[in-house]
Amino acid sequence: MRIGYGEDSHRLGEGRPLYLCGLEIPSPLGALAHSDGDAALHALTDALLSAYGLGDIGLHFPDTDPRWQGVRSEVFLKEALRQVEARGGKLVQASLVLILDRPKLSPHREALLENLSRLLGLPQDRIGLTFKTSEGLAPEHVQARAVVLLDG
Ligand SMILES: Nc1ccn([C@@H]2O[C@H](COP(=O)(O)O)[C@@H](O)[C@H]2O)c(=O)n1
Ligand SMILES: C[C@@]1(CO)OP(=O)(O)OP(=O)(O)OC[C@H]1O
Repeated sequence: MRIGYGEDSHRLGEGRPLYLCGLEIPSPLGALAHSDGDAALHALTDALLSAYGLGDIGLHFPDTDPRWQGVRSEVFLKEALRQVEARGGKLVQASLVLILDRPKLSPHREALLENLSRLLGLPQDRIGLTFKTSEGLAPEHVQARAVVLLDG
């Protein structure tokens, strides 16, 4: 068995979409980033890479590379899953905490879980999805924390 941990934060700004777990969430503010800024998928990508000591998302997908400008972050997650599986790893569980003061994410819980299940290839009861506010500590940011458990 292997475990991995990842996290990510992005500042929020106007004129940007808010992508989380591969879905666009209606919001007046979105993530400022080189890619689509999906902090949830970035944290999961780093968690998978960390389980096999493969560095981090920036090592594999530099934010100076024009290829990743505006890219949907499931591209990064799928590559991390491919690299883990190429080493005999099989994802068996994932837990994700999303930290965001606004908007409320609970209304989107079902859709977010369904998309995570599709992207990770896990049943929904193997995916923890928790929403928190920062209690005002980071009102202008979206943050994510991810833990993954793998066989192999
Ligand atoms: N963006 C968010 C943040 C939180 N929630 C829900 O609110 C509950 C309380 O959050 P605290 O950070 O104040 O403990 C949390 O358990 C979530 O159910 C949300 O829906 N969207
Ligand atoms: C994803 C990459 C590449 O576009 O850049 P950003 O979208 O800015 O996001 P970040 O969380 O800083 O991760 C680094 C890079 O891999």
